[in-house]
Amino acid sequence: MNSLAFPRCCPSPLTPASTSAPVTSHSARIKIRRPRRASHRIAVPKSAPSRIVAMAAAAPASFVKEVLPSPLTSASEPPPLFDGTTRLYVAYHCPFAQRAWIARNYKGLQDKIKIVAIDLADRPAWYKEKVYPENKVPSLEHNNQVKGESLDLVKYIDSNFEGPSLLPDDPAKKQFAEELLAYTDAFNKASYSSIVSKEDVSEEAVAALDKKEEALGKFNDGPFFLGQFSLVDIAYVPFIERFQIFLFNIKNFDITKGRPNLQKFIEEVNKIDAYTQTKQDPQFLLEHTKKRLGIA
Ligand SMILES: N[C@@H](CCC(=O)N[C@@H](CS)C(=O)NCC(=O)O)C(=O)O
Repeated sequence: MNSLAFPRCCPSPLTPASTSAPVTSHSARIKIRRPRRASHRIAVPKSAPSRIVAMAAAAPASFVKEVLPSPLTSASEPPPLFDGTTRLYVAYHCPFAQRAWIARNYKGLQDKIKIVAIDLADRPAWYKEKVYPENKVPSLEHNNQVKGESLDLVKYIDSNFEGPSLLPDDPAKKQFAEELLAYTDAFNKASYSSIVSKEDVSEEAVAALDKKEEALGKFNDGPFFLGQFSLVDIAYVPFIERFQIFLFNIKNFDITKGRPNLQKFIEEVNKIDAYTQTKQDPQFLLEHTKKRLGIA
């Protein structure tokens, strides 16, 4: 597979000096009135094109913001591994890790699953040696085992922890969920290949988006892929978020134009705190991806 077309995403230095906040528990979360940039996020420069900001969906007026830990680097000691603590290893900007992170948030497991952020650009050696030999994020340390693969983790978190179910009981919806999950890699590949191509947005990418538009219209009991919010939305939203930003800013292509279901999906998913807590600065995501893909 062409590494540009489907990037091994994201090594990046997300370790600004200000990221000194220690891991805090759910109970230590603070109430704020307006969305505030988390300490690990990189500030949008004043020169940021205003249209990037325009594409960022409105955040809810008031929510509780989780204080997140600084990413661990090659200089960091490992956490006390296999001490009974459940840990979700992430990189904050990684869309795959974001899936497991949203699932953890949506099920209300902030006190049960501790986030451990890894700096992929300056990865601690112990992560590969002692935690996850695949050396990727996300991974989940639970019951003396470490598991990986984001879609498997979303399902694992859903099945093995308390909280609202991420799958409906309806067999037709369950079957559709599997079809949609099987298609996530193809969707991501089509969209990424369009970003790196010198041509306009490819027919393949347009078809992939149209397929999502159609899928979103299948069940009419809500704006999400299975009607109500589910693990299918969790699988797609980190990528839809990025492609909206990237295609708009790199290709001047609005993925929601002529796609009312997708427009509504984006509006509604941005009302879900479990997701908005995980969003990164769009300007940072754009610049980071352009750099990785070698786009001027
Ligand atoms: N198929 C994996 C992909 C995970 C993945 O590629 N994560 C990236 C970060 S976004 C990573 O850890 N890259 C590090 C590397 O490949 O060395 C999943 O769904 O969890």
